[in-house]
Amino acid sequence: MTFIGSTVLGFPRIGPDRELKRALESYWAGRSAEADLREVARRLRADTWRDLAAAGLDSVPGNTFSYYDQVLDTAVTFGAVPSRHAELGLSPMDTYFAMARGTASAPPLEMTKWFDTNYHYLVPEIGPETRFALSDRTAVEDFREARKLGVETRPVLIGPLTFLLLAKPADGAPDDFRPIDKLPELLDAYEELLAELRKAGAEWVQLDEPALAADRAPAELEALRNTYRRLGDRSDRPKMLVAGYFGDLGDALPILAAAQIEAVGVDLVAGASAIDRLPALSGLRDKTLVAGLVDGRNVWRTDLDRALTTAATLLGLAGDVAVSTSCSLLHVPYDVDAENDLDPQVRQWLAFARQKVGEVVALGRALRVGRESVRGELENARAAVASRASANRDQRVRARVDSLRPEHSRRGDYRERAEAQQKSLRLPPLPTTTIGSFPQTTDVRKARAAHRAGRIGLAEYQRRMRDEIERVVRLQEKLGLDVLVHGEPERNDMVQYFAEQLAGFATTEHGWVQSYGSRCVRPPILFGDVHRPESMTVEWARCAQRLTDKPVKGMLTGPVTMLSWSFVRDDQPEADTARQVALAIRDEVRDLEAAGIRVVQVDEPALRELLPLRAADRPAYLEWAVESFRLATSGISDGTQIHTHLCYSEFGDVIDAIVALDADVTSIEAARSRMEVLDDLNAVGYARGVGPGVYDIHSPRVPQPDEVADLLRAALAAVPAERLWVNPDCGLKTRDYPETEAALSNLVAATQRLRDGL
Ligand SMILES: Nc1nc2c(c(=O)[nH]1)N[C@@H](CNc1ccc(C(=O)N[C@@H](CCC(=O)N[C@@H](CCC(=O)N[C@@H](CCC(=O)O)C(=O)O)C(=O)O)C(=O)O)cc1)CN2
Ligand code: MET
Ligand SMILES: [Zn+2]
Repeated sequence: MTFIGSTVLGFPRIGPDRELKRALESYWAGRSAEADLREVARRLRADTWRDLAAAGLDSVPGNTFSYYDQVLDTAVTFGAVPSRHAELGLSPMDTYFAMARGTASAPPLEMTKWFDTNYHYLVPEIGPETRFALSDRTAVEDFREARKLGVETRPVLIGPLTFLLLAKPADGAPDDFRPIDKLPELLDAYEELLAELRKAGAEWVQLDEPALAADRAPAELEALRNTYRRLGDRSDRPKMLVAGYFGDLGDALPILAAAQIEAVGVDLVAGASAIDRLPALSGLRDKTLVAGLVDGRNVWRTDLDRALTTAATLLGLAGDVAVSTSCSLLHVPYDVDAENDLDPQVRQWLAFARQKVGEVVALGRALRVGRESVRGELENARAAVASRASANRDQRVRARVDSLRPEHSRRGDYRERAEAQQKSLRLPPLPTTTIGSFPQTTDVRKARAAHRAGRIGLAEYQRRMRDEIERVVRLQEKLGLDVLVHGEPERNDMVQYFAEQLAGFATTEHGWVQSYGSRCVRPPILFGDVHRPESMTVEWARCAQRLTDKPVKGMLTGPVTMLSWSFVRDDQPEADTARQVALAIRDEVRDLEAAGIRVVQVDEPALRELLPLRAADRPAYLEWAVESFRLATSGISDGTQIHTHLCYSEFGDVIDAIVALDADVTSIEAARSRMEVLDDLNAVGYARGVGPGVYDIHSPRVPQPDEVADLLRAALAAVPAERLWVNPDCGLKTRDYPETEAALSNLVAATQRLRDGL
């Protein structure tokens, strides 16, 4: 008889009210002690274990807490601390934060996207000299702490293969060195940790291997086989659940099914295509299949009938079956019930982390005891699914999309555009600009909070924002920048701000999701057909442009990024949704042009993030991504200059798409890669304006004029001065004013020096 259980692969950790964010920022600012921070963390862990156990999960994940990032935790656990951080001589906690955030003398680890999500992890640096050793026992202590509270957890660790595949070679490593070369040594340390967990009483552990959802070379698959053969052979270890998620595990699936492990976790939402291959995997018969049937990445209530039908087909295939989430719930907010202002109809369609735990438990019970036992849950889910399916059609939007023709996504010849733009803008060589946001001061945030709470009226709020815009414009004039911005003070977030004004989107009050460290976002919910009831940014842009003779750059977020950083309807192809969003932005671009704005930037920082993990799926994505950007940015005169901005990624895989966007100017993160992206752009014949970021805004460090000048010289070797722009890497909203002013002043000084030499 198959045993049927329920579990989730992970849970949010920032706290239902962002308690961890506040505790971290207070500790960093020196306003509280390490013990205070630890106490907040301990309470958050205890609350999570208690809630998950009380909800009725058969297995509760443990070690899902992190002070900053789970990949960083893994590096510290196994002793992969770069010497520049170890040598600071700080406490363990402060060494950890030095790796995450850097210090004046030691830059942090690089930060990049966690697969195709908006979560960012810290990239471990592994070199030939890295000595792996079990150096931190947080995972064991976490298990003991839960047990003391009466909850037996299943500690979650990043799998060794994924850890090394996400790492990068340390500076100075030989060219042919790859972190994965160190797998055998790392496995020694994993074996030690597994043995300690077993000794502490852990029956199970979970090893996460999401790297298996991407294309993997034969040698990597061989490494997978060897990894779990070695770990599997040990008798002094807990039972192992190896979970692959974010897609179909492809060739890795049969390897896991045959491995000497006790459970395999599969993502049957993003990797639903794997279902047909499960029956052929005889290795599953003596294992537990952890079936990821509840979407851990999106917020729609699960179609429980459909999930049960799928689950029923799994029962004969494996020894035991556990119903689970497709991945960790880290990527969704805590609780729909915390929302007071959601439209009741939309709210009925939603499940956040707590509700998803309930769904998993209900599915497990339905399978084990019978559908009757959860009749109410099934009926509610059915009603929600039916209600969502019948709502959300706006015929006007659909007719407009249907009427689109290829010429709606095409602008005139670039050379003519460039000429018309130069005539209107009269920019010097090496024009300087910024990426849009200026520091979001406490005053600005407080004004917004006060306005939301009704303590100040709309007129007063707008007055404060206009004052802030004036301050930012004057500052830019003083600094001598060429293309100005209004600074985005009125925006809580570059996606949420637009979602709040577009029909078809809902936004939340408490729906925070961790983006990195203490930084969170409230991803909007794109539930219906999208259109723009009225202009969104024109008044602010006009207000800024009135203050100055220099061109002010209008600032919008592109369709791909709007989708990527929202929870998006799953009842139609993303391409269709993107087209609707693109039309709304297109209307805004035209209105900005009509208001006298001559430069419009349409940000697409998530262009690379949404790129499918498997190469075979990429062309289709890139086609709709590029087409929707072009749809948003065509339909204006040649003389209006379109900028785009890309950041947070390696761009090698999307370089052709960047060219195809047909923007007049592309600003792109490059400071950390020493301008390499320029060679990539040259290689594919990109011959438009380009602004490789000349300093890293993610660090409080102020770049010196010499450094900036060096980078610009490197850039000028690849790009002629007529096409080269000078700008920071990204927006300045997370920075302070003193460092921002200093950095921009150095940026302008360095530019002037190079101009003089032209
Ligand atoms: N959506 C999105 N994804 C992104 C980025 C981005 O900008 N947006 N950038 C990249 C990096 N990710 C980032 C994610 C978040 C933040 C960030 O700064 N987030 C802020 C919150 C931004 C926000 O929504 N602010 C609101 C709400 C602010 C707030 O917390 N208010 C207080 C009260 C006000 C106060 O006294 O401060 C409250 O509600 O409790 C506002 O300004 O209105 C934070 O965590 O601190 C930065 C980068 C990639 N992904
Ligand atoms: N215009 C936006 C800003 O400056 C672009 C940010 S990309 C994450 O904040
Ligand atoms: Zn950016």
